Amino acid sequence: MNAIPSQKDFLLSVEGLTVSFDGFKAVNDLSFYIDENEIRVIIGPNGAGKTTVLDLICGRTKATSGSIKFRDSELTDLKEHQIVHKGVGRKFQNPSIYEELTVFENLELSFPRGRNVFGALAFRRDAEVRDRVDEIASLVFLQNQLHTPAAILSHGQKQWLEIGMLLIQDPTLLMLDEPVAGMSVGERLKTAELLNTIIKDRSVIVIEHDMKFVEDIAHRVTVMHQGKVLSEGSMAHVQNDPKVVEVYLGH
Ligand SMILES: Nc1ncnc2c1ncn2[C@@H]1O[C@H](COP(=O)(O)OP(=O)(O)OP(=O)(O)O)[C@@H](O)[C@H]1O
Repeated sequence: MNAIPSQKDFLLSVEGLTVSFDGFKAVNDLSFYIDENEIRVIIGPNGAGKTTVLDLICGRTKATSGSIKFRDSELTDLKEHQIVHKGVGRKFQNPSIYEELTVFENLELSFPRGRNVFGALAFRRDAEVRDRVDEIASLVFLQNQLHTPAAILSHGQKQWLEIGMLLIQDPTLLMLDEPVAGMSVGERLKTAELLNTIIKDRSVIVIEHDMKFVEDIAHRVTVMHQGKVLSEGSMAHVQNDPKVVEVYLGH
């Protein structure tokens, strides 16, 4: 009997994933696999379906067909909050932080214990929460801004704060949509350093257009075009793939 390929070795297995919007297949029979502790970067021209893939994984958009297996769970059967609960965190392009609150307060609010109503009412700034907020603030380069209102952080610092708000929930899979858009060169380098640090405990999927940043972080690159995988492999592999040069990198 032929062995059936095991999906257990992958953190995430996307297979035959399709979504149609009024007959237009934004994602079309897409398959890819993410390892534990992997940084995968998805690149591709505008409209290739990159953001839609993240929307499908996090449950914001429902698949027309196909499967998204996260460890032993089929995510296409679950609602958005259930997928968060499974350990999938998603950062959108625009930071969704509370501008009027400080860095400390934003991180504290995202601490998992504060989420349910009872937890929120009974909330105490105990040592455990403080330690965790301090730890995450240091990780995202905001240890000296703990009491700064988020509104006056730089654009890059706001992006880091939001990444911190996801990290404090300790996701197993973190998905970031263009995290360095609008950042300075220095901030981009620090963000690459951050992703290379947090990968010890999780996997990360990043959508990105900045090829220097992709080079700094990607273990593997998936190139999407018209809802499908055009090419996949190391940065060097996809950069030298004539199909990729034709539809994306050559422009
Ligand atoms: N909810 C929706 N309803 C209808 N069409 C949609 C919807 N969401 C996405 N699309 C279409 O699907 C296609 C893929 O969009 P998507 O945003 O996933 O591309 P992308 O690769 O992320 O592009 P970009 O790099 O510009 O962000 C586009 O043609 C888009 O207009």
